[in-house]
Amino acid sequence: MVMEVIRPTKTILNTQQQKIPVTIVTGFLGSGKTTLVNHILKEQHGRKIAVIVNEFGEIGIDGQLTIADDEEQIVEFNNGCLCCTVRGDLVRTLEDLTKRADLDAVLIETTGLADPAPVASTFIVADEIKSKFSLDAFVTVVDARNLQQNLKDSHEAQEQVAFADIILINKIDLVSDKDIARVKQQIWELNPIAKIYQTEHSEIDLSLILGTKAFDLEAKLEVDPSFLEDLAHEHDAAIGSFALTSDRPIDMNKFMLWMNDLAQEKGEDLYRTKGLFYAQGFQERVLFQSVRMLTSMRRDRLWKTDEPKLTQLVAIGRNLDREEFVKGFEKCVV
Ligand SMILES: Nc1nc2c(ncn2[C@@H]2O[C@H](COP(=O)(O)OP(=O)(O)OP(=O)(O)O)[C@@H](O)[C@H]2O)c(=O)[nH]1
Repeated sequence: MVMEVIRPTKTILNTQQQKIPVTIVTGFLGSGKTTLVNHILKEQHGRKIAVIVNEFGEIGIDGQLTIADDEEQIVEFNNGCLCCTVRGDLVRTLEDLTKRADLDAVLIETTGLADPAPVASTFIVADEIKSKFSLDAFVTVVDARNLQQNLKDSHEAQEQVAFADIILINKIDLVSDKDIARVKQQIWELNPIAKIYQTEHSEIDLSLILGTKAFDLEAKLEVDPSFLEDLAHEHDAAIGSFALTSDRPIDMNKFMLWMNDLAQEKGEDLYRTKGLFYAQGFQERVLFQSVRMLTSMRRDRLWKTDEPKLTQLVAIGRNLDREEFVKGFEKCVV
């Protein structure tokens, strides 16, 4: 049974020194990675899964949105990519995790701009890591509505599909059957061997994605014969991010009107925004998200009594005009 593969009993772990399985969740910006991680954590009652969350922006929003029953369970790396600048931090974190005897599995959520090959190489090349951890699978979440554009805009989006062992075609509620067939065709052209599933809100039977041992080194070397040597990775310099904060309340009506206009006008270049808001008239934090032209807003949890009320917004895109963004944002501050 798959559950047993994911969670060997403590006795087995201690006597046979089984390696800790690692699942890497990848996929372009806004495809549904955090949604998948939360789905896994919700379904995995009582199992100890350490979650490593890596974000491209300088402020970590995903870590705050990830459901975890204790804070120790989540390690966040912001403002750098696991595939390049913070790879050393990943190795150190994994070494720390090996000291935890109760760990059943590790889940890594990469940034939406991560090149998967250098992340994989950490588990194959580094002796300390490969003796304790085994790469179980690369699970790539694909945004059915935006795949075509994402593949056009980003080399990393192509690599994420090409390198996947398992692919979730997510957000099928937003597209037609004809669109799904087209998405499948685009995936097959890049990766004819990955297992493909269709999902809404990344909901999937966990036995299909965890403990599958789907990671296949030989197949990866066929896709990219030099991936174990070529560890330097450079991101497209035109793609950047910035963060805005405010400790004054925000008028969410004004903000939504502005963002809806901006998303329609600049959706080609403004790939992703997400923020937790100190919103005027709301008791709770308000979560705002946009993925290209689609925006959404919802109440999050109540502010904690000892927590400073603060808005944190991250924007990621190509050739973004920070000044223009700041001006628009300031008009929404009450
Ligand atoms: N309609 C629809 N929305 C979805 C679905 N899955 C996720 N979303 C929404 O898409 C947005 C992005 O989802 P996330 O899970 O944050 O995506 P992500 O890949 O973690 O995003 P980044 O970490 O920024 O790259 C959120 O507003 C989700 O609620 C889906 O199947 N259908």
